[in-house]
Amino acid sequence: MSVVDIGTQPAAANPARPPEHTGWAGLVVRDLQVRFGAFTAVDGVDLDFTSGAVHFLIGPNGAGKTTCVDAITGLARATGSVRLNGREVLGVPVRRLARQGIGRTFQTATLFENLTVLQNLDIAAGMHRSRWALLGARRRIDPAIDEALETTGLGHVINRPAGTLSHGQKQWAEIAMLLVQRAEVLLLDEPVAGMSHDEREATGRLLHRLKDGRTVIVVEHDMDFMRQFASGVTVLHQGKVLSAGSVEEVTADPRVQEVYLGSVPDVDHGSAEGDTAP
Ligand SMILES: Nc1ncnc2c1ncn2[C@@H]1O[C@H](COP(=O)(O)OP(=O)(O)OP(=O)(O)O)[C@@H](O)[C@H]1O
Repeated sequence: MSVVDIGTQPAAANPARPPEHTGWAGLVVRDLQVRFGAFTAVDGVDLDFTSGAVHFLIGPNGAGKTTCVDAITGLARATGSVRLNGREVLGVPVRRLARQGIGRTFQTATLFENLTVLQNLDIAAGMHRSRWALLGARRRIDPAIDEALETTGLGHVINRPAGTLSHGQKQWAEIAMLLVQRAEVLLLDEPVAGMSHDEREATGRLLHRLKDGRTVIVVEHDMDFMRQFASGVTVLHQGKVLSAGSVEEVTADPRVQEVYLGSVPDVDHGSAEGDTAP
């Protein structure tokens, strides 16, 4: 069993929970449930992901993090409700979800390695172009691509085949593809896994650039990275929400400490028995 130092450092303010009235921007998940046969992988999960913040979804192996993201992005059959800016998106076919403003990255990059960065972004941008624009020869780079390159800092590698990029640059290119697709919600699955220290720092800064006008949700095992860059944290355990709040609140929660560190004296063991550490 590995032990992860969840620490108790202070963090940025916890994003407010959404008021019930309209006008709140972000992703609201209610009573999400995913079953695989008799096994319930996600069991009545409520999540509030405000726009303008970097939310981290953490939890031990098998907690249900990826399954939640799969359900939100239409890759796993689920019941419940997922609302983007008040609009129900659960059950929207995967191919239409990007147009609804929801995009995700995977742990393994999905770039066309033989194509240049620009060609990859061009393909991603194509889904938002009219047929006329696709038919016509474009004389200049799509402004959305320009903006994505600037945000991700990839302007100097646009003509490089994607396969020659560093590990970090590939993840940033994936994020750039979501930006050209005009994603309002970005779900990033372990974006800093395998990255160097400098790449992790750069990615953290990128997440905070991305959050302006967008909802950024990061599934992550790297607790140092979470402490440094999370606006808010939700901890999943055995398919349920164990704790949610600021980094400070969540890391001080005895139930979270128990899940990550093993048995902790004088806490209520009721909701966190049979724990495994990541
Ligand atoms: N297609 C599937 N069929 C059956 N069980 C599944 C399937 N996908 C996931 N599970 C199970 O659902 C549970 C949650 O898995 P999930 O991958 O969502 O966890 P996770 O929190 O993302 O874990 P990790 O951090 O290891 O990626 C696990 O017990 C897993 O074995």
